[in-house]
Amino acid sequence: MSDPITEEERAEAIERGWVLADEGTALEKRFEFRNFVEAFGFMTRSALFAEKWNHHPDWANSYKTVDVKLSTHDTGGLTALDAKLARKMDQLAKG
Ligand SMILES: C[C@H](O)[C@H](O)[C@H]1CNC2=NC(N)=NC(=O)C2=N1
Repeated sequence: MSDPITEEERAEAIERGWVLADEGTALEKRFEFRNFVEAFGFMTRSALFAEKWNHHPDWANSYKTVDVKLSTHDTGGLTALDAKLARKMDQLAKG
């Protein structure tokens, strides 16, 4: 089971544009890309890490936008895995 997210990890995610949601039990962010193919490529690359880490985003894609929500369903809150996946998605979004 993953440790709860630390205050530092939470603050770093917020600094990178993530927003706390669901009374602080989730992180949300909207990623905008130049087109659908780039948006879907981001989702594809992110999915490989999500599967590798067995930690999956709740997300929605509309054309060149990907709305992402991260939370740890097993604990009903935010854990280190959410912070880790958020960092990875921010890296992958940079291309
Ligand atoms: C059985 C499986 O390992 C669990 O359901 C995993 C799958 N992916 C997951 N993803 C997320 N975001 N939270 C979880 O608690 C979680 N649990």
